Amino acid sequence: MSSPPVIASPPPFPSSLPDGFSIPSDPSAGDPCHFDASKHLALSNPEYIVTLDFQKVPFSPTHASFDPANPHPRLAFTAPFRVLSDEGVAVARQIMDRQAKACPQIMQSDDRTPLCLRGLGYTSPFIRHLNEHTSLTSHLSRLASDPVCAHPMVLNYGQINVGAVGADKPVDAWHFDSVDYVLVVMLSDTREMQGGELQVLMKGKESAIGTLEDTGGMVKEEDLLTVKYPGPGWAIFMQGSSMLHHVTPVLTSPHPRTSLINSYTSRCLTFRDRTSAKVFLDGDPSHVAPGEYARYKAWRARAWLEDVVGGVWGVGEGDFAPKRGGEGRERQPGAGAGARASSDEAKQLALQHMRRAIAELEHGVEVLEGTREDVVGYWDEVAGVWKREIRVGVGEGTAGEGRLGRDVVGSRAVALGGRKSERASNELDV
Ligand SMILES: O=C(O)CCC(=O)C(=O)O
Ligand SMILES: [Fe+2]
Repeated sequence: MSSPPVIASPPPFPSSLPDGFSIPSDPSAGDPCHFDASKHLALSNPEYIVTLDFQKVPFSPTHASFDPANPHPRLAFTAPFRVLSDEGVAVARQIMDRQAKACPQIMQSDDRTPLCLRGLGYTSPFIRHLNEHTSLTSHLSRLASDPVCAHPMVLNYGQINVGAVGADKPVDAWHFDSVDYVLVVMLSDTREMQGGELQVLMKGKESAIGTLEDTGGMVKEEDLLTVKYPGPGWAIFMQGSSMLHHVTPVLTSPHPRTSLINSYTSRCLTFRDRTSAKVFLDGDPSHVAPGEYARYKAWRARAWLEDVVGGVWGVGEGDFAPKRGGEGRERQPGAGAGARASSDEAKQLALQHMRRAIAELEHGVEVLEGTREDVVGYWDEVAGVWKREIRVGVGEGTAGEGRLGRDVVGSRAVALGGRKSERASNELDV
């Protein structure tokens, strides 16, 4: 008897905001308007997607579906597609400018990413609702053939990367993301920009780091894919946890390069956990990151237990089968259907779910206690080496004070630069 996949419902938004993060009370510092999908989204389909084995496949929404019998996250990245309307871009840019002034504590910097804003999910309802809106998450789920939701670690909602013009450093060095998927929405016009290119290394996860090391970072053109955004509001969706990628320095441009990066996670818990927490624990405010990670792991564990509470005895949707799941919960058609399980099979299924819940929590506890290492690192493009630690520093426009309870620059554990990259080795394979 095969067990049906467990699909978690999106978690509710936290019931309170962490200290230091608030929605600005001064209307001129807060969101200029409410998020309105009909005005601010302009969703289109990408022409093609590239699969994890680097096959270009024309995208057809009618073929895109999640197969519960054979769940497999096959997306590497999509061709560019439209996400934000012109009005949506204008509002997002206004929020970025206002919050950089009103909430300087959300600006972060490290030696991998010179400047980014993190925490807009807490301080901007517009950014929060954009990240969570079901028309966007359904669209992204179709692109990935994987049911996704905004990543429960809210600091990852709507990170904004700022690439200064003429900087000799990459906007973001070669790395894997620490969350399953990212939606990168371009907020600036890159058509007159030289540099500032998002490049993907077309190599499997295992050989990608070796390729950087062997070539000293001078990767052959034929191994690279460079993303060309037709204009502001265009985006790509990528499984950044599986694809090595970077953003080249902005050489010339009439304005800095700004990109909005929303993080998403799979709701299908049959897949291994692709979130790597250490980098957030090191880089994000120390009074927020552990709680966010605990919330994420509790959400996963709860979904396994919810299935048990709903009645996971392996019977079909027959006479005695309880209605499983609550609101927003998806019962996959056919999942668990069929012949009644023997009593031993039913017991094994219940045990499997209970063990998975325990494993999720144990894994989370070990990461939080520091007995499990789940950081792989990033490529230091200046030194030409793969580094396992991010050295933090004070970025442009950041004074280093008032940083939400973080201590001093220089200690790894009290980083200023929250990151969502690195490679996860925290695998929980089924
Ligand atoms: O800014 C971009 O285009 C992508 C940046 C990125 O890869 C990241 O923030 O993880
Ligand atoms: Fe990334």
